[in-house]
Amino acid sequence: MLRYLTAGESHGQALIATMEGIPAHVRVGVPEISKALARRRLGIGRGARMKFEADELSLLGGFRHGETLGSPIAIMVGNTEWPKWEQVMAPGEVDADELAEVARNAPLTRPRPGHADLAGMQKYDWDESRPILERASARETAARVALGTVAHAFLQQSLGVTVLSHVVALGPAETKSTAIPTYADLEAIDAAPTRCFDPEAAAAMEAEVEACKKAGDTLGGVVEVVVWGLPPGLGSHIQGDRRLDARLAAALMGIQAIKGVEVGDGFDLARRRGSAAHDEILAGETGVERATHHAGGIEGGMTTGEVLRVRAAMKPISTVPRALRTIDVATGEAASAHHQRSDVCAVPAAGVVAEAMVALVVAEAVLEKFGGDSVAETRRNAESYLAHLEQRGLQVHS
Ligand SMILES: Cc1cc2nc3c(=O)[nH]c(=O)nc-3n(C[C@H](O)[C@H](O)[C@H](O)COP(=O)(O)O)c2cc1C
Ligand SMILES: C=C(O[C@@H]1CC(C(=O)O)=C[C@@H](OP(=O)(O)O)[C@H]1O)C(=O)O
Repeated sequence: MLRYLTAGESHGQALIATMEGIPAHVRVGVPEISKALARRRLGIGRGARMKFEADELSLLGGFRHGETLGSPIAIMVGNTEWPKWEQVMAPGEVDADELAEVARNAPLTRPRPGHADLAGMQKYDWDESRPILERASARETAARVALGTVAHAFLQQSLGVTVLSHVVALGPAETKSTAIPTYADLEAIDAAPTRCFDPEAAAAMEAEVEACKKAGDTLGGVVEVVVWGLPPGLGSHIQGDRRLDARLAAALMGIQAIKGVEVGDGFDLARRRGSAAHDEILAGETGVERATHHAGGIEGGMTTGEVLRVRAAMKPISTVPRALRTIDVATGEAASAHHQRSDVCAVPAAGVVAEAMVALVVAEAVLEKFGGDSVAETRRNAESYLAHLEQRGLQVHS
């Protein structure tokens, strides 16, 4: 079983991530995790904070000489802006004068529609939103990306599985391409501001972000995570909570601001007849092939061995510069929601987070099917299963 947790606040000293269940001998460390953290900060529409703040990565446990040990992993992502926030976010008690100063500087009593502010203040009994927004903030996703990088390295090294995302829609601008991208296609656009592989749509996305910035507004969009190299049979049909599609949806909906998930052609399938929706099974020269790829690589809650595609829809950023109507909780009067700074759009970044969540879910499913306390053991077990499928003529060439 793979289990993990994160802790830490947006303007706190550091984020902490811990994970148990990753086998020994996964070759991964500071270079790979730092690269993933840097990718999460990039992309069109990100705010000023991404420029002046840095992630300070430390591996505190579970690694030695560039490999995992098989023991629990502990990762710290320090925040270089901490000295500026030490008083506001002091974990210990502060005296009355300090408290008054903190409150005078930031009386966050005007909750933002769309953010966790109001529901959190109601639930946890706070009279301002600072204690809520600090943990609701998507800064936390840095910790999950760190863990996802370890899971991805495990998948690559045990089964040759790779995971990448791309942006398919950003506000009203969207790609018309229905082609399933290759890893090389997505690698080629990974450093592009929109991370969209359709040049026409990418240009429309850039224009939309610029227009939105000028209008003091924000945007959401849709990302697609693509996974190549999966064997058939990860996940299971036998219980709802073991279905891989259910687990992917839960993991993706667990990302801040994600409001919808679809697998393969998803919602579009509902509008077609069965004859135009399902991927017919063909006898290929050496195993099983599919005539089409609508299912997105999952049938019956299990991987089919085809390329896996899962999409996540992100709502627009809730801190809208052209501040939305709210109430001042201190007075009960009508007010504008608080706004200091924020991203205009964080869709490409959400794609990187979505990759991490998918890698974590798939790594867990791989460990369930093949087990293994070392990468080599997982690989041997997977190879034996794949050889058996080949013997039966049921191997998949996707
Ligand atoms: C990578 C990323 C960056 C985000 N940046 C911001 C931001 O700058 N300002 C903001 O108000 N919300 C931002 N959000 C969205 C909030 O975290 C989200 O709106 C909030 O958690 C409420 O969404 P929920 O209803 O899905 O929980 C970001 C989300 C992600 C995934
Ligand atoms: C710090 C990150 O994202 C933050 C996520 C976020 C939110 O409300 O989710 C709000 C913004 O922070 P602030 O309100 O301090 O400007 C983003 O910068 C990050 O992704 O590392």
